[in-house]
Formats: sequence, structure tokens, C-alpha cells
Amino acid sequence: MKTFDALFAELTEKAAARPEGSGTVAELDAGVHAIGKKIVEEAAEVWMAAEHETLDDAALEISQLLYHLQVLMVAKGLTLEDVYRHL
Ligand SMILES: N=c1c2ncn([C@@H]3O[C@H](COP(=O)(O)OP(=O)(O)OP(=O)(O)O)[C@@H](O)[C@H]3O)c2ncn1[C@@H]1O[C@H](COP(=O)(O)O)[C@@H](O)[C@H]1O
Repeated sequence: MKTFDALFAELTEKAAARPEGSGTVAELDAGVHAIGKKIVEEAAEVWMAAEHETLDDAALEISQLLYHLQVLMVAKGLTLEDVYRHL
């Protein structure tokens, strides 16, 4: 099972290697504005799933929100430590 830290390492590696067909690379190329819109969309889907759908639906939406937050971190050059020190 993939952890938050393992996903971040994978996305950081993809950003550097830029493999063909990577959705992460495409999202990074779309820019911070587009990534931010995706985060807002996914956050709303988390809210709706938590109120109206199953626990597993909510977990899926939360995983997608975490993914897009990580893409934004990579886009901005933020590390896990930059975020963790505020927790
Ligand atoms: N965990 C994720 C992940 N979560 C969400 N997403 C993306 O976020 C989108 C969320 O989609 P929605 O359900 O909102 O669907 P949608 O609005 O129709 O999606 P789009 O129109 O935006 O494509 C998915 O289509 C994926 O593109 C993810 N894309 C990739 N990952 C993981 O990131 C890693 C790198 O992926 P690649 O860069 O694609 O190789 C891999 O381990 C993947 O499993």
C-alpha cells in the first residue's frame, strides 16, 4: 500500500524524469492556477462524498485531494518537511 511520503517521492521523481503519458507531468505543465482549480474541485468532492456517499467513496476522494495537493507542492518546490514543520 502506498503512503503519503512514498507518493510524494514518486511525484518528485516523475517531475524530474518527465516520463511519457504521466498525468502528473501534464498537470505540472498546466501550471499552478490549473492545479489550484483541481484542488478546489477535489475538496468539494470530498465534502459531498463525506455527507452523501459511502466511507469508501469519501476515502477515494480524499486520496485524490491529497494527490493534487502534492502536485501543487512539487510545482512550488515545497518539500514534505516544509509542510510537516507546521503540523
Ligand atoms: N494518486 C493519483 C491520483 N489521484 C488522482 N489523480 C488524477 O486526478 C484525477 C481525478 O479525477 P476525477 O475523478 O476528479 O476525474 P476527472 O475530473 O474526470 O479527471 P480529469 O478530467 O481531471 O482527468 C484522475 O483522473 C487522475 O488524473 C491521480 N493521478 C495519479 N495518481 C498517482 O500518482 C502517481 C503518478 O501518476 P502519473 O503521473 O499519472 O504516472 C501514480 O502512483 C498514480 O497512481
